[in-house]
Amino acid sequence: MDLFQEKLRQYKERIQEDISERVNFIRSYVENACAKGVVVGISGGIDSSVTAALCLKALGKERVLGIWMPAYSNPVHEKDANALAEAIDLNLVKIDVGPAFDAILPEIEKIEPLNDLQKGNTKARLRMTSLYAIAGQKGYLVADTCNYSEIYVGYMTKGGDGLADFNPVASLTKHQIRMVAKELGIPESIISKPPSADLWVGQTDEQEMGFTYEDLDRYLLTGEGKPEVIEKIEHLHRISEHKRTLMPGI
Ligand SMILES: Nc1ncnc2c1ncn2[C@@H]1O[C@H](COP(=O)(O)OP(=O)(O)OC[C@H]2O[C@@H]([n+]3cccc(C(=O)O)c3)[C@H](O)[C@@H]2O)[C@@H](O)[C@H]1O
Ligand SMILES: Nc1ncnc2c1ncn2[C@@H]1O[C@H](COP(=O)(O)OP(=O)(O)OP(=O)(O)O)[C@@H](O)[C@H]1O
Ligand SMILES: [Mg+2]
Repeated sequence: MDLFQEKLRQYKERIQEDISERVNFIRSYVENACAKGVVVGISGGIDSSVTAALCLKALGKERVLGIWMPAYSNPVHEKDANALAEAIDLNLVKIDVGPAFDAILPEIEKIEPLNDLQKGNTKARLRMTSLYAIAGQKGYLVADTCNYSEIYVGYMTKGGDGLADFNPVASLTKHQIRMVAKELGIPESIISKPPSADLWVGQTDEQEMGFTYEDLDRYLLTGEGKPEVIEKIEHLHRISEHKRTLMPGI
């Protein structure tokens, strides 16, 4: 028997209970923080879709705000962000962070030019800046959308999508996120789309990481995998430890 498939089957058996636990977590965290609601960056991808759908279940439509923040993004993602809003009845606002990026880039590049990754990380941090401005204005918390697979290998921008106030999907692998997405009525176009940070044209997670989510999640759920793949995963895990801990100080 394939142990990975068996682990996913076992998760499927308790998926409703798991969703309820996540919904309760959101509700009690937001209440204990005396926050009025939550704000979520909506990318048209699956992680933010699932996060927003869980927040809606926990808090209701009037206390969840989704923000679509393009910065010269692929238009397919805007279509999916709108399809999501329609499907789960989410209040969605567009904030174009492209002009802010255009304004700050030449200032930063007075020192030296940025490569595609550094430009993409800057866009991710402009999104974080916008979400915190809105959270401050409305008395909301910022919801994080990073899943367990990404967190394990540090596949997020430090101070960008890696910075928020609470995370209702932190323990779910990408495969489990897909299963939850089906339960929550997320549009199929979002579930089946190749995961992408959309930090530059043509970027996909699997190409950049150098292994597939199947490899990564199999390893995370069962410990199985080719030695060279496991070494790559563990290498990324080691060098990204600083993204999962509070900054050191003395
Ligand atoms: N040991 C250490 N202790 C403390 N801090 C350390 C450090 N090593 C680096 N740093 C700091 O961390 C910085 C590097 O981290 P960071 O700026 O995040 O940059 P980096 O890890 O190089 O890039 C972010 C990665 O996440 C991916 N990403 C980003 C956003 C969204 C998604 C997605 O899935 O949607 C994926 C992106 O494609 C890229 O592969 C360094 O410039 C340095 O300031
Ligand atoms: N254009 C965008 N507008 C708003 N938020 C964004 C945008 N791009 C990225 N984000 C935020 O950054 C997070 C990280 O992106 P990531 O690609 O890991 O997740 P995703 O797009 O939801 O899922 P997928 O892995 O399917 O691409 C998103 O979940 C979202 O909260
Ligand atoms: Mg994405």
